[in-house]
Amino acid sequence: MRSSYPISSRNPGADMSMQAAAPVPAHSSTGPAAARATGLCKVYGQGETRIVALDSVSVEFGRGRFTAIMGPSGSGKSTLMHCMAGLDSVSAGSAQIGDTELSSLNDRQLTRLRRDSVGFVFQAFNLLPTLTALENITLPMAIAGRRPDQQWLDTVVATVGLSGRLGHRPAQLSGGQQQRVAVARALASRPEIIFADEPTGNLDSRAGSEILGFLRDSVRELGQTIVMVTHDPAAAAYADRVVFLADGRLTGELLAPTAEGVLDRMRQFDTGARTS
Ligand SMILES: Nc1ncnc2c1ncn2[C@@H]1O[C@H](COP(=O)(O)OP(=O)(O)OP(=O)(O)O)[C@@H](O)[C@H]1O
Repeated sequence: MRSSYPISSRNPGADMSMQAAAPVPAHSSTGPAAARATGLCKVYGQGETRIVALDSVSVEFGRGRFTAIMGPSGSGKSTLMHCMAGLDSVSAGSAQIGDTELSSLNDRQLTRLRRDSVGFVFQAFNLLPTLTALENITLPMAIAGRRPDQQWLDTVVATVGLSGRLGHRPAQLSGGQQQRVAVARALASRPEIIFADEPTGNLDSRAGSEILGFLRDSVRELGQTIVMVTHDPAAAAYADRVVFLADGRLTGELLAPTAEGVLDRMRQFDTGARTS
């Protein structure tokens, strides 16, 4: 497990006594929710191949907050993200973005909601190779027939440090720069929420910490809401809050996390799993 991101300057308010405190109920985020799961269940397959990937998960993702989702492999992190982002259907319970119940939408409405209200950053950068950085950033808005807000675009491009490279094609950019383009693309339309799935998984630790810093800055300085799935305690420490999943269930959360606090909590789960 990689955990090489510098952590000293992050979450200066985090205090280890808080890390050791009993877990706060995982639906306790402050402020209005940008997205909410209530009793969310997701079952794959049937009969002998039936797998309960999510077992009655209830969690809120606070507006203007950076939330990390952590848990062992197979615990349901990606499934939760996909259900919340309208990329996968739910078996029972509810998934909402803002006040919109995703299961009430037909395919066209879901596509529009994803286009207008959700931003995505994946491990693979998913840029179009023939387009410049700027064209990649503005492509979703061009497809939606929306004109980018130039002032906002300038702010986003400056925030992710791409100002000198907008005319470059992906092949002319480093991995870290390509992921910055993907982050800028997600931020450009000011979505209600950005879902990031292992956004630093393909990057070395320096480029990874840059991307995590940009994600954190976009929350603190631009008011963006971000939910990030990660395996890495050091990456999770950039978030305001970490929620933990195990076996498809929510098992707790940490506020103002540090890498050490997250690692401790993960070790507790490992020990619990071995002794139960
Ligand atoms: N399309 C699918 N069909 C059948 N089972 C699935 C499908 N997608 C996920 N699962 C199962 O659901 C469970 C949760 O998977 P999920 O990918 O959400 O876990 P994860 O925590 O994101 O894992 P990882 O950290 O390894 O990416 C696993 O047991 C997985 O095998």
